Amino acid sequence: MNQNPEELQFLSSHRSFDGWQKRYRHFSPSLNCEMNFSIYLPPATDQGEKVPAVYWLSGLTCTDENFTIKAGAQRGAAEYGIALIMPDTSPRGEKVARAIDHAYDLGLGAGFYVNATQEPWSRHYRMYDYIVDELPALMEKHFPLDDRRSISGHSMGGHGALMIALRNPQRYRSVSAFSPIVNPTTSPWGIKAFSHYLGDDVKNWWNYDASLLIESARPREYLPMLIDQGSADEFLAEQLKIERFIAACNTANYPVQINMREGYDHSYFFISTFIGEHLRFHARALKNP
Ligand SMILES: N[C@@H](CCC(=O)N[C@@H](CS)C(=O)NCC(=O)O)C(=O)O
Repeated sequence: MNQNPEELQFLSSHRSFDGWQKRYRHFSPSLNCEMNFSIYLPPATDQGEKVPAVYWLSGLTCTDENFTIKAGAQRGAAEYGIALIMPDTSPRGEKVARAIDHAYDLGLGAGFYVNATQEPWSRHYRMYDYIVDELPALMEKHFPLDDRRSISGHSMGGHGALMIALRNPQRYRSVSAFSPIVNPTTSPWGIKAFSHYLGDDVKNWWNYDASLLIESARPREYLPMLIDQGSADEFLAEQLKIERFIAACNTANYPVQINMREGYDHSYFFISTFIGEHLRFHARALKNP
């Protein structure tokens, strides 16, 4: 295993909408294992131009490839001149703890973008540090990117994007989400993951819950925020609970655009339908001087 955190191992490259869809592997000190990531570089970078980036956080069961292959986001990224960065959703490898029953909602593919404090998870599951600090530094060192960043995601990753942006508003220009688990401290997926990763004291969960974080957001740090939620999403009532976020935003007076999309479910068919609108929304914030 290559343990030099400065080095990228090239895996693949494909021409796409006159830009490049690429995949790399690297050693992550935050996660203490090797990680794959995908990146789309728009055609503007062929002329040596530095571009802004949208970070995409995927949901349960995903790797860096689901969004890359299924969302059709490259068209919009090429048009607006923005890079897309797709990390994996958890640490991986033989030494990384996994759910004993191979559950899809804990362990591999289910990092929830938190820094685990409980054994055995705390040895590798530090996705919060990886996404907030390590990955942007690595991307901006190796690729023609400046420090204009936005963040988006789906489901577990939609919540990750909201939570990370609310905790680090100075690091992002805008945030968006598809079908986010907006209040993980009250959803079965969130309760399961947080009790394993963060322990039983729920006070230690609050800093990872977007519906709670929004209450303490400072008006001068408000970010442009966009959410799309399908009305036919099979996880809406039990896990996602968008109504809680609407109520929290109203209480906090945080301006957010939430689109309820009639008849759309939780799948990438939903994401691919509206990803162009999300990229246009981010492009506006990223290109604003
Ligand atoms: N597999 C789970 C649901 C997992 C799921 O829907 N994952 C979403 C994110 S939360 C996803 O993006 N799956 C991968 C894909 O559609 O490519 C189940 O059967 O209940």
